[in-house]
Amino acid sequence: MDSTLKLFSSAAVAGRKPSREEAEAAVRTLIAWLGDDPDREGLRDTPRRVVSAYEELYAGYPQDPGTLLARTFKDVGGYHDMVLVRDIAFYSHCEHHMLPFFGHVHIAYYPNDGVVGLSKMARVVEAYARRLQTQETMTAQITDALENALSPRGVAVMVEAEHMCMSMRGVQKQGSSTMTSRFTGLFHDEAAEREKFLNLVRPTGR
Ligand SMILES: Nc1nc2c(ncn2[C@@H]2O[C@H](COP(=O)(O)OP(=O)(O)OP(=O)(O)O)[C@@H](O)[C@H]2O)c(=O)[nH]1
Ligand SMILES: [Zn+2]
Repeated sequence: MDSTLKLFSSAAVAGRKPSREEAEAAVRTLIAWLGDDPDREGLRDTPRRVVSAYEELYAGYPQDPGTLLARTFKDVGGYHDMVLVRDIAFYSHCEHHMLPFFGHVHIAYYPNDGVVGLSKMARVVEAYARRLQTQETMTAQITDALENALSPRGVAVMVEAEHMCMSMRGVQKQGSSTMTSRFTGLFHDEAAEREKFLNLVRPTGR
């Protein structure tokens, strides 16, 4: 076994998070496995850069969506109708290939007892997108986070995304989009509410 793998598996066996040095060594191993020279000038700093990039791309793990949604505002003039934030852009990585999938999330809810700051809905998307994911899991997690934190009269979440593991490699179908959606409460029970959501998300001619 090569020394990097030994380091990594000893960390895994000990049940501890591998160190930054171990993560960088793993990237070095991958570069060598590709057949390139990890010591050439252009690649010397690459393991450090990759690990730093991963820290950003996978920054969702320590984030708690419940905390993000904890603050609500009740002074909204009695507003009781649908709140919809459309076209929240996201980048995530599929847990099967660790390749990007990206697109937009649309989130709507019917307030029950107060509304949540609009940016927090986008922050919840970030918290879940910046992890290893499937689109279905992410859709369900965003819905559940809103449902649990706000106990709203209904939540609707729709995700549209392109998966690079389907376009860059494998079946190589560029431009296909995957749509997932989850509806609770009013959106689940009443077709007219779902239709209203869908019409707002995709107005005619868009
Ligand atoms: N349901 C779902 N599948 C996903 C997602 N992201 C990637 N996949 C799929 O995960 C599957 C993994 O299938 P496998 O047969 O184990 O892997 P593979 O041999 O690399 O498959 P191909 O991509 O068909 O070459 C593929 O069909 C991917 O398209 C996702 O978010 N949701
Ligand atoms: Zn994939």
